[in-house]
Amino acid sequence: MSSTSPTAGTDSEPAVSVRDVTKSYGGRRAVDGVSLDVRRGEFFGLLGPNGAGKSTLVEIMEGLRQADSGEVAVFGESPWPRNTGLLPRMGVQTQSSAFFVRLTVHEHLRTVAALFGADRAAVDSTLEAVGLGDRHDVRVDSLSGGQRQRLAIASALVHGPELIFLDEPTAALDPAGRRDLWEVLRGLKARGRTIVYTTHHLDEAEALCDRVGILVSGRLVVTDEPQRLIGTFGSGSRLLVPLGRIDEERAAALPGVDSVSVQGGHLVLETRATGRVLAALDPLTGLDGVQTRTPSLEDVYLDITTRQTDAPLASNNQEQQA
Ligand SMILES: Nc1ncnc2c1ncn2[C@@H]1O[C@H](COP(=O)(O)OP(=O)(O)OP(=O)(O)O)[C@@H](O)[C@H]1O
Repeated sequence: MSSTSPTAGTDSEPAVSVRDVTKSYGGRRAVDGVSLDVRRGEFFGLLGPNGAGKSTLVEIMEGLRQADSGEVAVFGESPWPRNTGLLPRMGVQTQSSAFFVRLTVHEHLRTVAALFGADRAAVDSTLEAVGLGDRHDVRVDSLSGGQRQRLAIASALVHGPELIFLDEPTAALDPAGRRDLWEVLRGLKARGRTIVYTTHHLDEAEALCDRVGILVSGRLVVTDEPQRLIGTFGSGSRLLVPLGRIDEERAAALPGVDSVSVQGGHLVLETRATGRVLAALDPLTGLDGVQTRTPSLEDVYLDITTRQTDAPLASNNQEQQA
């Protein structure tokens, strides 16, 4: 990766500002009145179910799609119509990144780097960083899905952009590859880069993001720091009881149980009175194998997205109030 420094001088201005943006495809509204600021140096995660509008919103920020209405500014400038002045400052990995498939990995990245005037050292270090250091001479059309994804990420990073957009960058990576990429992303953040990324991995968003925004049916229903979201919406704890010990109806009737669901091999009892529920469970099922879990971002996300709410939720959501 090259070592372009983030531009100084206008640090108080957000890296990306989105105001009341809408976008429809035919009669279907994919993005519905979204307002949002991504601060400089921030690691921002856009979360939401399939079809919620994440990619559409990110592509509007990138200048790859035109919004129907609303305003977008990247470093204070409109990314649409195509703003070539912004291109060297942005790195973009999409879900359908294009490759020069007949070139080798190294030739491909050299070609991308040349478009931005990045040098050969940047090509080598970026391939090393994304775990393709030993794949220089492999043709792109011979790469596995996960290796292509790494190359797409390398193509977004090779010119050392200040603002990096990554659309589900870890989707095709194996567990070790995901963890390696986390370190690459943490390193970029430590060097002051701004990162906007989408993911369905909630553990990852919780571990990496300064703030997350949750989109549901095109609307940004909440924006906040992961730990604050958990604090605001994740009250109580969850008791995981192995399936078969007690039926759902009986568990729901126990004193102190707020709700019951089945997840994996467990009956999950939500409660704000853990001791009381454990005391009630003990004579019925015994406590062997019963686990207690405090809420995670995933719990909060599932709770928020399954409410199918139309109204913004009350949290530290300045954007919605702006
Ligand atoms: N080019 C397009 N033409 C028509 N409809 C589209 C187009 N792109 C997206 N859509 C629709 O817009 C909605 C939002 O899609 P989008 O890809 O932005 O969601 P997403 O949150 O990124 O989903 P995923 O998590 O599955 O990637 C969906 O209903 C989708 O079918």
